[in-house]
Amino acid sequence: MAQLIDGKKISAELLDNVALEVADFKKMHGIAPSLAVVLVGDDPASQVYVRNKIQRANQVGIRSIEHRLAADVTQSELNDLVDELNWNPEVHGILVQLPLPAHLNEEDIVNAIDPCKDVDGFHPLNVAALALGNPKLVPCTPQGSMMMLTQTLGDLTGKHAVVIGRSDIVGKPMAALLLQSNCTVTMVHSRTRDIEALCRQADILVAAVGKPELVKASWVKPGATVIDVGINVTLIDGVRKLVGDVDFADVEKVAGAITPVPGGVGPMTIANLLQNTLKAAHVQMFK
Ligand SMILES: Nc1nc2c(c(=O)[nH]1)N[C@@H](CN(C=O)c1ccc(C(=O)N[C@@H](CCC(=O)O)C(=O)O)cc1)CN2
Repeated sequence: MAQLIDGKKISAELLDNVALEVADFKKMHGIAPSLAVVLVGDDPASQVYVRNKIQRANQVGIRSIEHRLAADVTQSELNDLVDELNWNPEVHGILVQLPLPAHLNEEDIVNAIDPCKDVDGFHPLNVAALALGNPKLVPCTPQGSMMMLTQTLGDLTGKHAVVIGRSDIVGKPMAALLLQSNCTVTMVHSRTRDIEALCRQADILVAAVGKPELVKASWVKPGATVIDVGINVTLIDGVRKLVGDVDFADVEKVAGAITPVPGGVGPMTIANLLQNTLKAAHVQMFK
């Protein structure tokens, strides 16, 4: 059976470390790092994620400022709020919870965030910095996944990593980070021919495609390390159940190590968001 990569445990250690560094920051500057969290509408999953982010921020001593906007807010109203937060020296990090309601243009909103306060790492300047091998603020889910990989495997040099999915917020930055760690990286997606055979070549397999239990044991090389980024909500007999993009019960029989869902990559995302907030606050104090 595969070794379980425990995201709850690794994220708790990271949060303890962030809390110590936040305490040092407060001693040095006399203020707390602060994070503005913008939630538009009433998507139930987004509400849970935002609540967890605020709760964890408070736990490590980061000041959180919540902005809840109605689902019918206009693009220019949301832009005005982002602009106000950009100019506010008491705000070090800004995150706009995604997805936004369909009438809003996500790309325009992300591009409007000051790159120095972009704690999600989604702004084009942060994307470019990562692609050029000089990362500044790195997207939280891929960064958390890399931490789990290095804790499990140590040096990743020379390993063949296959990333399933090419989203801007997970697949592409994950591939860039793996490349920076000297992996040989293959990206596969909906138009790739014979995905299964390519995945079977992977020493490291990252599933970030949003398809419940897509990856089966037959896709996995014996002993491979499997990172499951998928968080898919299913209803089984009317009961809400979270499943990943990996068929855990099947794959754990062949993998060397595997992340569970829940309790894997999800908690690492939030811990990395708070680490990014602290990093953004440091940079702004010395601007
Ligand atoms: N602005 C952003 N929007 C979104 C991001 C993001 O990084 N920035 N990522 C996802 C959602 N997300 C964070 O916002 C996120 C999803 C899941 C978890 C998590 O801890 N999941 C738990 C299970 C929680 C549950 O019961 O539902 C787990 O996997 O153990 C954290 C963060 C999209 N939007």
